[in-house]
Amino acid sequence: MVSWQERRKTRRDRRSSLDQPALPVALPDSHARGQRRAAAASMPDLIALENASLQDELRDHIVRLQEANRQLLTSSINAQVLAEQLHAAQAEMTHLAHHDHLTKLPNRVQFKKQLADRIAYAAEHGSKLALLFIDLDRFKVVNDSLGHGIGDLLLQAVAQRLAASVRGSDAVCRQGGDEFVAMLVDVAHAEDVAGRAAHIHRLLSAPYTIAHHVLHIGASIGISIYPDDVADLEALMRNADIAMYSVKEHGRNSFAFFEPPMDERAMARHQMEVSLRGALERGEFVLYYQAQVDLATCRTAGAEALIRWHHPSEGLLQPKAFIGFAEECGIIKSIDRWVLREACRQAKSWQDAGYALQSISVNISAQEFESVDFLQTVFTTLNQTGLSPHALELELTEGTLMRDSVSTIEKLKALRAAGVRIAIDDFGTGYSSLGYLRRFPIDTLKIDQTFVADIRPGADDVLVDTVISIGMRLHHHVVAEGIETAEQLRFLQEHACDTGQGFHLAVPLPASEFGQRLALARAGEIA
Ligand SMILES: Nc1nc2c(ncn2[C@@H]2O[C@H](COP(=O)(O)OP(=O)(O)OP(=O)(O)O)[C@@H](O)[C@H]2O)c(=O)[nH]1
Repeated sequence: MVSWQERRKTRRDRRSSLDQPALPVALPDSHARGQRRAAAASMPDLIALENASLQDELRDHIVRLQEANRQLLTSSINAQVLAEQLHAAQAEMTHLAHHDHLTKLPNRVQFKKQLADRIAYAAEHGSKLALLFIDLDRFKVVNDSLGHGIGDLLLQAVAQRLAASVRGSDAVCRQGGDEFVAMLVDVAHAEDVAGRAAHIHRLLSAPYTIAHHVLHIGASIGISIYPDDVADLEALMRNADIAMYSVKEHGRNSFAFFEPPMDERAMARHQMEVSLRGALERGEFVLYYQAQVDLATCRTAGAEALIRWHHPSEGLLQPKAFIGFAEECGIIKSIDRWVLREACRQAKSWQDAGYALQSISVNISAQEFESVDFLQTVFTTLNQTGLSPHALELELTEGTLMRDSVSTIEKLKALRAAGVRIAIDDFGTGYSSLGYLRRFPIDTLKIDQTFVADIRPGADDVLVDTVISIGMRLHHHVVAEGIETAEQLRFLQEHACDTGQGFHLAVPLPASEFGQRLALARAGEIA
């Protein structure tokens, strides 16, 4: 009788003599099955059993190899699918990197490459090309009045028309925002370009029908020609841009070729922008204060803060010399914030000194009013300066109020809930829709000085009278601006206008002099 251990050894020896490779995995069930059979058999039987056992193992092994092979096959198919997806994603990314996502036109990166190639070609073959900078006119109005979605659709429609308006070898791109660029190659001379620019302009300016809205939008086009104007790509682009700005300055909705004097004006504008940006940091702005006089008592009730710029070379500049420009180049928001802070700080210090100053009025630009953090700016300023919200009046123009009536009403409500007063500045010169007087929560109407100027012998002063009556009926406080004569003052007093402002009552004064005026008023030496 062969013991179990011997049988096991025999089998192990035979396996090693057959030089069987060891399985890399745990022995399968078939191995155990073989052992069980072997435990109950004689030698020949044992060999037969052993063979059967090996066959079992071999079969199991083959099954596992087949499975591994199948998995390998599947994963190589997956790898192929993955490789294809990767390739598609790379192609998509390359496309995105060179095209504008909204209009699908080439973007500025791609366009610059094309332009560089075409300039090189033109230089080699002695040909000309024209670059057109195209900016839509008052596009913001579309966004503001009909929403960003309609604005996007309009940009797409413009892109389609522009792409369709040029020849196959020309190129167009979206620079960004509402600005597009077109490159016209192999142009013969300026007249040729003018004809094609006029054609593009006509196409772009024709009405668009978008989501049931018929939209009319103009385009301002600036043109520069290579090599007539310049000898390199950057200068070509810059000149076309300068020419486009010149069209904007001269009323928009047209096209113009670059001319050297435009460059001088652009340089002057650039210089002005640099000076204006630095003015805030260098502390060149100052506030003047103009008294707002209670017309019943002739006492100073409040003051309007008016900005001036101590220009290093041009002296003291009035707001009209720089505010429009500050709006154009986006500096107005920083200026407004400085004015608000300085005026609140100054008013608080006068109140702390015991002067009878009920309120300080501050002008707020449309851009600042529309800022998402405008309310935060006002409340933080009041908090930090310690001025009571009831002592602050914000002056907004009719145009500002009309830009986005829904969010305007929300902001006005929040300000008034905190105690801040709201005045409509230059009343009567803007939209003059009486409907908004009911809709917008406001406190004060400031009658524009052009109406006050009509209070003179022989002139029609019915408008001032009407505005005062409207204000009274709607329970608004009425302030007349620009009072310059005793007669105007008398008229306004007789018609029960609440408050007056103007040279006849008080000129705008620097803070120190206005403080003296308040001190005299407190001492009873002036009203
Ligand atoms: N709908 C939409 N608006 C955009 C997009 N990109 C920029 N804008 C808006 O386009 C407007 C561009 O305004 P500007 O060109 O500065 O001004 P404008 O109203 O066209 O006036 P002018 O150019 O001075 O005639 C801004 O209000 C941007 O917010 C966009 O992708 N979609």
